[in-house]
Amino acid sequence: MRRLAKVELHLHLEGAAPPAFIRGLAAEKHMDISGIFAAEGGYAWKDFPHFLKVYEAASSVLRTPADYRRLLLAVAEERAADGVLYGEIFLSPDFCGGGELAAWRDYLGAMAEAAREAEATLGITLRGVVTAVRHFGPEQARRAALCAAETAGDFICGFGIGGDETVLSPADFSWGFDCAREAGLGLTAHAGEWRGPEGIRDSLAAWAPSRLGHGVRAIEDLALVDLLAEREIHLELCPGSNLALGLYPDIRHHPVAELERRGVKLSISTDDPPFFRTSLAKEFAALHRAFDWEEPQFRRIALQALDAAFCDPDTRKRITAKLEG
Ligand SMILES: O=c1[nH]cnc2c1ncn2[C@@H]1O[C@H](CO)[C@@H](O)[C@H]1O
Repeated sequence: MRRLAKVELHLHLEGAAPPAFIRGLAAEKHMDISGIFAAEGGYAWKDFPHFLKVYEAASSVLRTPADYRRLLLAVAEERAADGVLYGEIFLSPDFCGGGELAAWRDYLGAMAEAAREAEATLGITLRGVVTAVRHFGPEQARRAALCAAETAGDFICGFGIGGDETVLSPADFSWGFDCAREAGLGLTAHAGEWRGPEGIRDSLAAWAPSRLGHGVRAIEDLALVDLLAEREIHLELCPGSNLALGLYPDIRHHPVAELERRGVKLSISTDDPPFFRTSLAKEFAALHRAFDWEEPQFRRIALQALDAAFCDPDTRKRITAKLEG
């Protein structure tokens, strides 16, 4: 499974940070965040609200553009080893300069340079999707969107929102999506993970994104599943994340195969791999075991992911040729 060429659309940068990397950075800065680690060395959290707190505590050791450069290189190395040819990474101005534009430009410069370096040395192509954090509130989301709009270009190709989906309603965050759309960015939104079908319908109405992060709970309303299929709204599915967070008891109860069967466009990602003890190789192996998915299916999914990617057409063409080659 590691050898299969993969396209990953849903990955949070800090959420992909290897625990050893974060522990090392904390030691360099004499910061004590030992409480976020389990005895075996991985991240320790108990439920979704606690996961968000641990995520933020881990991110607190990342304080400079140089830290983010190192982080991006470490993550690129792991994603390349997992078989990723093309990946989009969620980047948050909230963590990179607090939503302040000049600071964001510095962080972004460091990350874009690291991505170029990773492409040259590892052959992995990475793009950034600026992501607002819903539980930080509408004002911070507005600042994140402005950062996205002002730096839209080759590397930053999308805007989205993650975090606690139960906070306020989509309409409270519409300004950011309008701003990002005007700047020509692709749009994606976390929905249908912690709220049911009505949360997805509200998000589609308020933001008109072409992709949804997760979106799995659409399965609770088959008319909505048909609507997603008909409008070709792409679902960035992360089965291992959903299982780790307790949405479904095991992969056989996960709606991924049913959504596929009903014609919904989708792809497979790891979300926050070390937090959820997963990798794409593990995700694919689980799908193979549970649903008999084989190589042709995984190839089809990689091409579907690329179709939904926010990169420029030349990059898409180049990666498609690599995938088909
Ligand atoms: O699985 C997830 N579901 C919802 N939000 C998430 C998940 N993983 C990370 N984040 C959110 O994304 C922000 C950074 O991009 C994190 O601050 C966290 O709130």
